[in-house]
Amino acid sequence: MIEVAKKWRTLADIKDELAARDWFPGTSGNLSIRVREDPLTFLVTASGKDKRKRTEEDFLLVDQDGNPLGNTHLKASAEVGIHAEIYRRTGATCCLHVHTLDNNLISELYASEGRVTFCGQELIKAFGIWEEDGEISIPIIPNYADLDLLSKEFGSLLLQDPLLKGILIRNHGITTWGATPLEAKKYLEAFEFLFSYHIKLRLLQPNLYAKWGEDVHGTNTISSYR
Ligand SMILES: CSCCC(=O)C(=O)COP(=O)(O)O
Ligand SMILES: [Zn+2]
Repeated sequence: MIEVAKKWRTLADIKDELAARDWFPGTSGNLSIRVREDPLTFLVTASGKDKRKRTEEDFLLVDQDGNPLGNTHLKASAEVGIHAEIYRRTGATCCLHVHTLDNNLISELYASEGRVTFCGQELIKAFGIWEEDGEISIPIIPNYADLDLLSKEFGSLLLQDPLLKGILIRNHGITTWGATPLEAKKYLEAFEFLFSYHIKLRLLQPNLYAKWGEDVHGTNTISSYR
């Protein structure tokens, strides 16, 4: 039980940090932390709650199918299937999902390309990419109303590329994950920085992006203006 309590505190502390950035508008967002490998069990945010508050009912323990373990009136996040899919397909121990203006805008701006790729930013090193012109790419998937379909889409993308660091859901939000809670948070913060930087640059220098999706070098990789 001590292990679960420790994981609970770790996740609650991360939730407080993300809440301090106001990244949980309108009860949106969900977080989880793996408790057991086999059988898979994890703590996940309870559905529909204000994630800016810290209460005794913030999380519940669920099994590999997202079903609550033990006697609880709480309902697991509507997106618990996405978290389960990520744990099944990766070695992640923590998954974070937030809806921000920046991640919604970037997902809409580049939805037709199905992904957005960044290069020329120092923060790309947060993903462990240190090459001179290193790039980080994130897929953008449709915001299916059918949450099983949405989870399956995560699963098939992870099957194709198990090294993915996050997935954008169009006009919905981002989900990132990591081998540790700190890594998941690092990836989330780095992606949100890249989204915010790019959106502001486009607003400040609209001529820089005459053709959507093309940067100054005519590629469809977004690079900071050199
Ligand atoms: C009001 S946001 C709609 C649901 C959603 O996208 C989300 O991230 C929060 O859902 P949950 O069931 O985890 O509260
Ligand atoms: Zn969501």
